[in-house]
Amino acid sequence: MLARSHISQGRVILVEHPVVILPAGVKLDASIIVLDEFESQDEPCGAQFLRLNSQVKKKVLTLKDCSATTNASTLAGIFATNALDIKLQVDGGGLRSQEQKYKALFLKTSRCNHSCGPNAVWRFDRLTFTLSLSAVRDIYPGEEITISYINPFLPRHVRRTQLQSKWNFLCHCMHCDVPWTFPGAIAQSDKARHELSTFFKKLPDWEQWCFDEESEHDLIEMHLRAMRMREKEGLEGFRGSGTAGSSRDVAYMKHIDALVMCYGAIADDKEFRKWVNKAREVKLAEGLYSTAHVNVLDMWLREPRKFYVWGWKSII
Ligand SMILES: C[S@@+](CC[C@H](N)C(=O)[O-])C[C@H]1O[C@@H](n2cnc3c(N)ncnc32)[C@H](O)[C@@H]1O
Repeated sequence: MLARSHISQGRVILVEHPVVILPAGVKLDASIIVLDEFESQDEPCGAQFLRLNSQVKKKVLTLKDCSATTNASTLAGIFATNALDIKLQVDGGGLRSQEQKYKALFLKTSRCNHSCGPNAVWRFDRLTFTLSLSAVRDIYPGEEITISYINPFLPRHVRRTQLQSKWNFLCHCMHCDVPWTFPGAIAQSDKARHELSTFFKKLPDWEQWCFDEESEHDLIEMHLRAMRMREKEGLEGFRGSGTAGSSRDVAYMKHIDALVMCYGAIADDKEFRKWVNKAREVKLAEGLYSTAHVNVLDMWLREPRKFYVWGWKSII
């Protein structure tokens, strides 16, 4: 999938409904060959497939089957290659509803290739039953739109093994094919990704940083360094894909919020406004806001001194 025009960071690229949904774990019969005159009533994906209108059926049949050795794709292969993991709230009997895992097939997002530094993420919203694909950084005309099929914070060799075994390809994205002229590049990238994935577990307490004069931690530098590492690894805006509200990598937003707090605490007007603006931009783009929330951010931009920890650290 290629961008035809400039897509700015945070913009929704497309919105679509699933065409087939199956409970996770349902095994499809791999022997069902995809034919235009497809017939099978007794198999779950087949049954749903038969109910699709002919235009949609044709489109499903053009999707990639990464297990096909000849031209004979199977419906099971198409589903395994393209279906995405979503969660739905289902009636668990009585008054309770419970969350269950499903696999859903989407016609357009299925066209996205993988990158270990993707420029897009998808979210599935179960209230509107829609998937939205949005840009995590600016995407330029002609550039490929990519998502991550796996957890990009894993080391390169694990990522490549997972991609090879499930999708049958060796990843040659720019983050896997790092220049061999620089011998430590892979180890450095693996280390950076690991550090990013464990960053918040090892982070010193904000209050300690703010009130302890002896604290040797430079919290601001730690967050800025993490943001630089994210950028270098192509993960600057990455926040995970999946069902909205779950499986979200909130670290990116947490770094921004922390920088707002820190610059506010040291009463650095310029940097404070810069990071409040960034928070506003990201929250608006992601729909992570209420009008009241944005009004508060706007108030801080107008009057930084009204920020609730303004100057706390500089007072000590
Ligand atoms: C969900 S499909 C993606 C769309 C597919 N390229 C198409 O033409 O419809 C997944 C398959 O695309 C190919 N693919 C995805 N990402 C790739 C990458 N980074 N490098 C090489 N092949 C990739 C692999 O064959 C994989 O099994």
